[in-house]
Amino acid sequence: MVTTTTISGVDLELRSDWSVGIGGSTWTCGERLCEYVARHPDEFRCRRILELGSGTGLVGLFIAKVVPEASVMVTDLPDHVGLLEENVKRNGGAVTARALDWERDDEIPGAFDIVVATECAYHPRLHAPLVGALARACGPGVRCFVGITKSDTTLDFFDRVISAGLEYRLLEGDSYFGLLEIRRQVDFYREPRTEVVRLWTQCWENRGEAVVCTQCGEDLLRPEDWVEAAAATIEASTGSRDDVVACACGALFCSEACRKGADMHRLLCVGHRDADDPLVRFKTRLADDDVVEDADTLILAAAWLATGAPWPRHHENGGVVVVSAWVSELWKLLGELPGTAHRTATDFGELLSFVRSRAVHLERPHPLCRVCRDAYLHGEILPESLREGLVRKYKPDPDMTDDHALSWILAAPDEFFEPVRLVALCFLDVRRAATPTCAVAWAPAEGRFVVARLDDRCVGGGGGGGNETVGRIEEEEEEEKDVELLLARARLEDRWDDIEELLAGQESPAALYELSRVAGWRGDWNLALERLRDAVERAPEDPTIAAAWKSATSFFPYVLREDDVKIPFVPSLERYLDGRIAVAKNALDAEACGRMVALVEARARAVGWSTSRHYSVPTTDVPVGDVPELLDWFNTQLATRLFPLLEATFQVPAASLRVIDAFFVKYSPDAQRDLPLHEDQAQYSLTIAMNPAVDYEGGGTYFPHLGRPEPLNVDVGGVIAFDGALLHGGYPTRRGTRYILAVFTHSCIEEEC
Ligand SMILES: O=C(O)CCC(=O)C(=O)O
Ligand SMILES: [Fe+2]
Repeated sequence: MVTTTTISGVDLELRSDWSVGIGGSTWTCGERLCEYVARHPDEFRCRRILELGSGTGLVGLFIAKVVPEASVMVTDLPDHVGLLEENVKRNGGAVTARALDWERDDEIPGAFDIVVATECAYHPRLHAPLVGALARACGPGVRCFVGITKSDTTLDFFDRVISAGLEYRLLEGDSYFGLLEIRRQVDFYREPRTEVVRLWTQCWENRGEAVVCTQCGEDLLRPEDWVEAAAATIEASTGSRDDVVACACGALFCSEACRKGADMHRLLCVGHRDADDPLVRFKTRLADDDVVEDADTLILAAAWLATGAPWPRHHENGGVVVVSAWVSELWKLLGELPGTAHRTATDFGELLSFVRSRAVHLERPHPLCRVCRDAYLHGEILPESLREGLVRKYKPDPDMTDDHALSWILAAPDEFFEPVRLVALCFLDVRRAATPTCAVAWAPAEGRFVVARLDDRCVGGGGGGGNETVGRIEEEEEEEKDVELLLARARLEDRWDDIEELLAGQESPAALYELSRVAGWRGDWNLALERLRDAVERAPEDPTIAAAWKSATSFFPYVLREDDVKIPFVPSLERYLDGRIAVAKNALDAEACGRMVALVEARARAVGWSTSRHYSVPTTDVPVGDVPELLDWFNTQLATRLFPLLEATFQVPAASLRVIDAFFVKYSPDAQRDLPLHEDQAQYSLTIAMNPAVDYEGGGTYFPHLGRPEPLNVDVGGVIAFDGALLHGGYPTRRGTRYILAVFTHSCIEEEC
């Protein structure tokens, strides 16, 4: 059947032929791309254009008509070529037709400046071959225009695009269609335009920008021009330099030997660089003063400065242009940091030069990096209620499934998160090395950054650091009066005060349970327990609440039992960092420790290890309360040894001490090898060595503030007691197996206990 199709006033005569399959007809997506071409003919002028999966040839023929200076090749599977040739004859223009099978043909027939493809990603089975063809055709400088129907194309397509070293941005779209521009990742970053400069330092780094070996510092690439270096690095990390070894986080090593030797890198992989890296030094020092949240803001601000982009400006007082508020905020912040007077110049200078080497100009609304997006999708970062809220609010097409809608929201966040533009999810918090810790957005209307904290786990103390900077988001949701969304946002940003306010007076078990958790995060463990008791009284059958209650009450408070304490325990302590760390050798009986390892291993053989305690990294542990004999032994150790030890270390009465949680942890090179830097959610923490040090190499508890490269470690039965707010990590176990008991405690001396 031959029909005349008119798009933007241009007529095409096309025969469609269903007998050759789905490509034998024209689709709305193609018409959308034609409309784009009609509006932007200059982008196609004098270009060599390749169309993939041309079908009837609609898009290619349209371009040839509207932009006669372009040369066009339309391609499709061999059995479509007859139809294509016929349509080329009907419409004329500088168009050739050829067979191109994405799966069979490894070669792209020629060199092209632009690739177009519409309605080619409608089925997951097409994603891999299509992306393969795009990657082959998308050489340096090439732009691909890909039109898709949103309800057909799943997130898998976007993942494959990114995995192929390509990047996408949404050029335009509506509820049904999306027109994407796809290019090599490097090309996207190569073209800074400064009307909106976006920063993506760490995410960028995760994708392979590095110029020196992470371990020995050897120059892998010449860093004079970082864009070139980045381009070359990406080539290197995709295999063309075979002597270079890439870690999954993007760090590069000059050899396998260096990669294997890089314990410090493993320990702090992703968020971490070397211990003497300016970023780590800067943040570690700030962590001392509990101003890490501000450090994130400062680093981002520095990153902005380092890009050399014009400072954001806004108009005030009837048109007087003032330097953006955030710059003055930055200096104010610097001024407020304890001790900044003497450290500002050096630390900030170091930081700036660090960031300068990595900062990236981006002008496009970029998608979330894959790590962040996966974290969203898997509910790690985005709480269920916020997911639901987003889907409810933004679901573009009522026929879409919720998952599908969420994919789109995450694939093209700028479309949905307006008017606050998402800039980057950052991995800048050294305390939680492997997790994105804040989202940074540029709020154009306000002329300032919005920094939102992302998770509420793995952190003790502090919190709420981003509160004052998230006003805009709050305002918007205030208008909505959607308590669930407000709550979700407050949870996302650690705004515990707000959570308490929003839940105040609610008596449901779920609300009481959440209030209990908030009290715990705040360090008010007694209140936490009280609220948990209220929750469990109302809902004794609720499995989560019951488990929390069981865990919270399974550890004994300190009670002197006569037969426990024949000889009072007086530990001999080695102290570090003004008593914030103490090591006690031989505190517990080695043989008993061995028996506990056997018990736990036996249990693990039956029900497996849990891997969910630390959310930033998979850990391998068993809660002490899950193994009755272990719990019994542990409670005795608490009364006779561990509480007295804490009393001696921190001068707090043993009777005031309570256990928040205790876990048996297993480290080995091929499972959980190490634990990134973090703070515990505890006032006082203990790591207890449960097996002989000769059983393994490496291992130990690493404290960056000690200022030495090696960790502290003890032989079986030894204990390291430390201030839970002190930054620390599990040093990599290189051989064998290391077992420890990790114990989190607090003293209720300040509270009524
Ligand atoms: O492996 C270690 O020594 C540290 C363990 C730790 O910090 C934890 O489990 O919270
Ligand atoms: Fe810890």
